[in-house]
Amino acid sequence: MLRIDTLSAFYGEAQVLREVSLDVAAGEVVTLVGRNGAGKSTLLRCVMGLHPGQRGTIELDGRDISRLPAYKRARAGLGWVPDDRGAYATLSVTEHLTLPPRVGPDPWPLDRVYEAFPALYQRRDSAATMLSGGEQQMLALARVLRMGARLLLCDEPTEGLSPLLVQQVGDLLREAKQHGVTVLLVEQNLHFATGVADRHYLLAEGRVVEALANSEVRSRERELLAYLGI
Ligand SMILES: Nc1ncnc2c1ncn2[C@@H]1O[C@H](COP(=O)(O)OP(=O)(O)OP(=O)(O)O)[C@@H](O)[C@H]1O
Repeated sequence: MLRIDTLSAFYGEAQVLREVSLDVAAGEVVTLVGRNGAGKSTLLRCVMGLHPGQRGTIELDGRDISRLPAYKRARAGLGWVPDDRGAYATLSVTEHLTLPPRVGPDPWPLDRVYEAFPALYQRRDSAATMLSGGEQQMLALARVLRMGARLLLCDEPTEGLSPLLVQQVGDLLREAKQHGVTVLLVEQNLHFATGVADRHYLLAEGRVVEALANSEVRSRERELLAYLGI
């Protein structure tokens, strides 16, 4: 579904991605792991069209989207779940979930979203920025599912969440996968990553250095944790 071919990215003169090639099949959940500064967030931003300095090809279902602005990529079915959660102070939870446009053939009905996120239902009339960090993370995920995004790009969705909320985010991603949603996520929590993902790419200094199956991450967990400095 997503094919990235020899993607390079730059901040000014500095090259932070070096000819990255990878692909994600429809319905897969794939993580990007790597040390701080390896280029994981930049890679996600390139896929969404949020990073101006890039070279290479990004294809969605065989169509080259690498020259499209972000809003057109969103309409093509990409769902951006930013690490700053991106909530608007002036909008309530329900408004966040009802105003965004529909971009895919199977947007989640509001009822299904509230069933999956009871905490959001309870806070449905609150301003979104009054929610806890974990609730805002859930709202960011819920919003792209409501829009019917087919490929979710999630930047560290578990960062700073309590263990209970981490579990809920995991349940949600598994449920999204069951509904055919594809996910590419940056994730430092290897335990969480192996619980939700099918496979993983290890990035180092802007390159993909290994493609890892779940079983490999589990059997090499200690070595990988030491490498990642966690
Ligand atoms: N706005 C920026 N201006 C200049 N350099 C940047 C900027 N943002 C990131 N970088 C650099 O780009 C490289 C890749 O950063 P990126 O945030 O993609 O890494 P990451 O793997 O997501 O790390 P982290 O887990 O710490 O977020 C790093 O060397 C970083 O210092």
